Amino acid sequence: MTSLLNVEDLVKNFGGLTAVSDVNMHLDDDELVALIGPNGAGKTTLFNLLTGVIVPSSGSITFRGTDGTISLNGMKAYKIANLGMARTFQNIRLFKELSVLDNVLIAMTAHYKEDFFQSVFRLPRFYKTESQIRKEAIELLKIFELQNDLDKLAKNLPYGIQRRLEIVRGLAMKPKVLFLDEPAAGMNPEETADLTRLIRQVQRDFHITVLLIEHDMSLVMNLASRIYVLDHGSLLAEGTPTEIQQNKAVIKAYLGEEA
Ligand SMILES: Nc1ncnc2c1ncn2[C@@H]1O[C@H](COP(=O)(O)OP(=O)(O)OP(=O)(O)O)[C@@H](O)[C@H]1O
Repeated sequence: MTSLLNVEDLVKNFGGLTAVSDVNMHLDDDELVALIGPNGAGKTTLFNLLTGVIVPSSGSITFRGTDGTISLNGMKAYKIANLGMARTFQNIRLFKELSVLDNVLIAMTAHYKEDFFQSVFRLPRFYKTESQIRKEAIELLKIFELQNDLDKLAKNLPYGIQRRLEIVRGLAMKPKVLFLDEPAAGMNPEETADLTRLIRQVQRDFHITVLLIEHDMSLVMNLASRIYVLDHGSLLAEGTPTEIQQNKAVIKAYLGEEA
C-alpha cells in the first residue's frame, strides 16, 4: 500500500534562502514520527508546506485520501485540514476570549456538515447532532483532564494547559494526521512526562498518524518510532531513535561534537 503522505524532492525558497531543500519523506498509517533539527533547520517551514500554509517552490506532496491519491500542492490550508490533517502551532492559536469547551466545539463543528433545513428550522436531528457534538467534545477534554475547566476562558489557563487544549482542538477535527509543532515547549519535566503519555495514548487509541517537531529529546526518544533529522533545510538522517542517537552526522550537526 502507498504511504499516507508522500513528499518528493520538496523545495522552498524564500528569496535567496533555501529553507527546505530536496526533502523526501513519507508518513504511514498509524505511526508516530518526529522531525528534529537545530534552530532554523527548516522544520516549521516543512510543516507549513505540508499543511498548505505556504506553497512549495518545487517538488510534490501527495496524500492517500478515501478516493485515491491527491496532490496537495497549491491546495488551500482549510481544504487540506478537511482531508484529515490537523495541526498545532509553535505559538498557541486558541480563541483566547472563548471558553475551553467552545474552543473545542468550534473545531468540531467545522467537521460536521450541517443540513441547512435541519439547522434553520431546528429540527430534531439538529438538536441530536448538537448534543452529540457536545458529548464528544467533553469526552475528548476528559482524556486531557480538562473536564473541570469547561467554562474557563482559554486566556486564563496556565500555559501548559493551553498547549494541551490546542492538541484537543486538533483531535476534535478527527484527523488522519496530526502535526504537533513543539507541543512540550515551555513545559516543566513533569508536564512534559504527562504530555508524552497523553500523545502516545491518543495516537494509539485514535489510530492516527502523528508527526511532531520537538526540541525535548526525552519526549522524542520516548515517543517516536521513526525520526527525521533536518539540517540547513536538507534531510540529514532518518531512522529509529537508537539509529539516530548513534548517527555520527547527527551527533556532529545536531547534538554537538562532544555529545
Ligand atoms: N516567511 C519567511 N521568509 C523568509 N525566511 C523565512 C521565512 N520563514 C522561515 N524563514 C527562514 O527559513 C529558515 C528555516 O526556518 P524554520 O522556522 O522553518 O526553522 P525551524 O527548524 O522551525 O527553527 P526553530 O527550531 O527555531 O523553530 C530560517 O533561516 C528562517 O529564518
